[in-house]
Amino acid sequence: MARFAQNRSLSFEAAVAHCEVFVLRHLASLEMDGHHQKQKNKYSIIVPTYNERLNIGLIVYLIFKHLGPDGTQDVVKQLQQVYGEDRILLRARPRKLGLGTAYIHGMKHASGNFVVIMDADLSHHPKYLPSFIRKQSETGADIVTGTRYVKGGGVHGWNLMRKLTSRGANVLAQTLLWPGVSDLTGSFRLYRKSVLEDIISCCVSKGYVFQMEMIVRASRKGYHIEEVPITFVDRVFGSSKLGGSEIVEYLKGLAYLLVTT
Ligand SMILES: Nc1nc2c(ncn2[C@@H]2O[C@H](COP(=O)(O)OP(=O)(O)O[C@H]3O[C@H](CO)[C@@H](O)[C@H](O)[C@@H]3O)[C@@H](O)[C@H]2O)c(=O)[nH]1
Ligand SMILES: [Mg+2]
Repeated sequence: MARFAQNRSLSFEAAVAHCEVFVLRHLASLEMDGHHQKQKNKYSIIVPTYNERLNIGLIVYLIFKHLGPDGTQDVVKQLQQVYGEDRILLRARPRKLGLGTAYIHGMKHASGNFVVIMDADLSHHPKYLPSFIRKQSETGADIVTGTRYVKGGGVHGWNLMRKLTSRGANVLAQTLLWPGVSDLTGSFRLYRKSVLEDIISCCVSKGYVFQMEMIVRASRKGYHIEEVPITFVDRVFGSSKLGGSEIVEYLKGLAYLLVTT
């Protein structure tokens, strides 16, 4: 029996590849008798395995998914062992505090003179990184933004509602604000660090509307913006964190920009 949760120095595969059973441990707080008396319980989940190579990653992922935090920080810590703590920095925050503020937090710890922002769920494929860098060095741009809405770009995997929401959000902002950029809500972008710092300091939004506010403010400030086509592929694992409240925030942000820029 291998105790994966106890042996964090081993990679996941090394820890479970030869075992017949592995045990995941999960700690949870339990409210007792309605007196707000908290007791830490420990749950052991026994998963028998024999030739389950293709299912093993998914079952661990799904168990953690349904039992609370999914252990992203622990995985990053393991990756630091492989790639080096000087190349992978983990700057954790106590809870979900919004996408916009996550960018600000990350930017404070970025040491490069250029900063790329991209999603973690493989919707933004790293294969496009060289085209962002090439475009910047060819044009001297301050921002290179990935765009789904020109020839060569696109979206895969979204349902009709999500496609309409994204298109609608873009068309609305284009019509009202005329920023001269084809994809206002996409977030796969390369920024000159000093420019990112400048526009972030002017931005007021906290959630997904941040992408639109950033590029509109950058355009208004006269920064040189270039585009590269990208294809956004919807995530395979997990679900989007974009909820209905983000759409309301987007509309509020749009109205605010209309009045203030
Ligand atoms: N730290 C932190 N990260 C967050 C938060 N909310 C989301 N993220 C991370 O931000 C990335 C994008 O979140 P998703 O929930 O996958 O977004 P999406 O629905 O796929 O939306 C994508 O497309 C939109 C354009 O149509 C973009 O506006 C959006 O930024 C994103 O790229 C993921 O890596 C997700 O883990 C947060 O509050 N805090
Ligand atoms: Mg996503």
